Amino acid sequence: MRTGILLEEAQQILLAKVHSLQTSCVTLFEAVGRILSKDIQAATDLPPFNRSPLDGYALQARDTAEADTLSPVSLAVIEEVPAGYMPRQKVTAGTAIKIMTGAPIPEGADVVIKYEDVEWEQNTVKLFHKLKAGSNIVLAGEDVAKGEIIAKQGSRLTPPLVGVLAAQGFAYVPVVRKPKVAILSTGDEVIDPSEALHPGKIYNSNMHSLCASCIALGADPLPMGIVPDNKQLIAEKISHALGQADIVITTGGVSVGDYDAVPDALKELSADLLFWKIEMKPGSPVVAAVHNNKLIIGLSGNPAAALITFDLVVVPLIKKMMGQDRHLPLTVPVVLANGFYKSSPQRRFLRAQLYRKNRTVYAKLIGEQGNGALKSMIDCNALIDVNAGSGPMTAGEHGVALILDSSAEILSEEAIIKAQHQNVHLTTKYPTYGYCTRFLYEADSNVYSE
Ligand SMILES: Nc1nc2c(c(=O)[nH]1)N[C@H]1C(S)=C(S)[C@@H](COP(=O)(O)OP(=O)(O)OC[C@H]3O[C@@H](n4cnc5c(N)ncnc54)[C@H](O)[C@@H]3O)O[C@H]1N2
Ligand code: MOO
Repeated sequence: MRTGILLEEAQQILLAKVHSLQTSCVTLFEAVGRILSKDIQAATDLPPFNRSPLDGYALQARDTAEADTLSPVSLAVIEEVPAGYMPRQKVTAGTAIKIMTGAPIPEGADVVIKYEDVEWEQNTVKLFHKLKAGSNIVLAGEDVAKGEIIAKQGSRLTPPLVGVLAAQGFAYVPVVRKPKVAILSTGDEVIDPSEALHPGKIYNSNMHSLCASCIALGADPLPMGIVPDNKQLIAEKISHALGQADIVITTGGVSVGDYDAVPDALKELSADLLFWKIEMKPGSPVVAAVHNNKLIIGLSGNPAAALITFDLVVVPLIKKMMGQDRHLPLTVPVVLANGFYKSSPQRRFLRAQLYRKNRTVYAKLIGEQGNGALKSMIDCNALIDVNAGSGPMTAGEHGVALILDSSAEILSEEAIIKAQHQNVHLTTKYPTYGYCTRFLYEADSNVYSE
């Protein structure tokens, strides 16, 4: 079994073992956050017919050639067309059709004028200005042209995309099945948050942070409970989880301690061990195995280490299973807003928050960086990638940050790429499904002093 491998190597070994899952069809109500399994081609023009954007009169522009305030032109109003109905008559010279917003433009008409700009009586309308042909007509296909690709396979369904699909008359959307991710906590000391806390015990935070990460990503978590530090019991539980899930994640029991039973449980199962330990801090003792064509990944029990390795090692696999194009975290060049006093003999990922100021993306180290410290993950949206052998770092140094996106608020890939290459200022759109700029905001000058 390989040991002490690079993170990138671990990612590639594991990515080679997973595939995009089967596709299914869901209703539009269930579609948001899911991943498209096919390119979607427009079935129809949108709007499907030339329509009026106003309540007014449809007429021929040439009839208004001589109109002015002193000598208005009067046209005979021959019909009224509400939205939802087709005009029965054509507009000819000297006539107009009263038309409502959203109604189809009658044949022969080439302009619409709104109520407020005319005077009308029972069956005539008076016009006081010359009109330009084509004004106030929304052309068929102006928004979406029949046959165009609206969204590519692998795209995440956002609220606007769901709206566009509805506007095309699609009641169902082809999506990739949600991966089922079994989460199993190990440790004699770990108890459920609903229980009373006894001395020496600790509440199971990993189960909840990892299940929540799955939900935020669009995967289905299967919480498998807590199992004591016993290789037999762990092996049984993993075997049970393998029967239900696409991938099994455990936390705890992966280090070298006397009670660290997960690697032994994997041997007990006769799973094929792929590697143990990645050269990184926090979370180095990751163990990975494959059994019955399914991956089992054992993460450190330390809560921050578990979340960070879940982001860097497991999230790419979930994304691949969900059919997403991009699997690995995006990176951004950053300037450190504050320093880090420790040396890093090992490659280290430091918790940080990104923000943008004066066209530069800054990374501010936040909170406690200890492996077990969980609270500092709350505001963490990126990890600064510190090379092995680095000394202490000072404010103003350049670095590289990996953007985390298993947290509830996700930056769209496009927004990140723009931020990387063009320093475009981002605005908040849909906080739950992408595009949010909790991560990159125009910094308040009080946030830190340069
Ligand atoms: N002699 C050595 N000891 C340790 C080494 C080492 O190289 N040599 N590595 C350390 C590192 S680094 C890590 S990381 C941990 C990994 O340990 P395990 O993955 O075996 O995790 P545990 O010991 O079971 O737990 C670590 C820590 O996290 C708490 N924990 C566990 N599960 C949960 C949970 N579900 N929710 C909340 N907290 C949990 C547990 O109580 C421990 O405090 O090993 C070091 N030791
Ligand atoms: O591998 Mo760890 O650094 O304590 O999480």
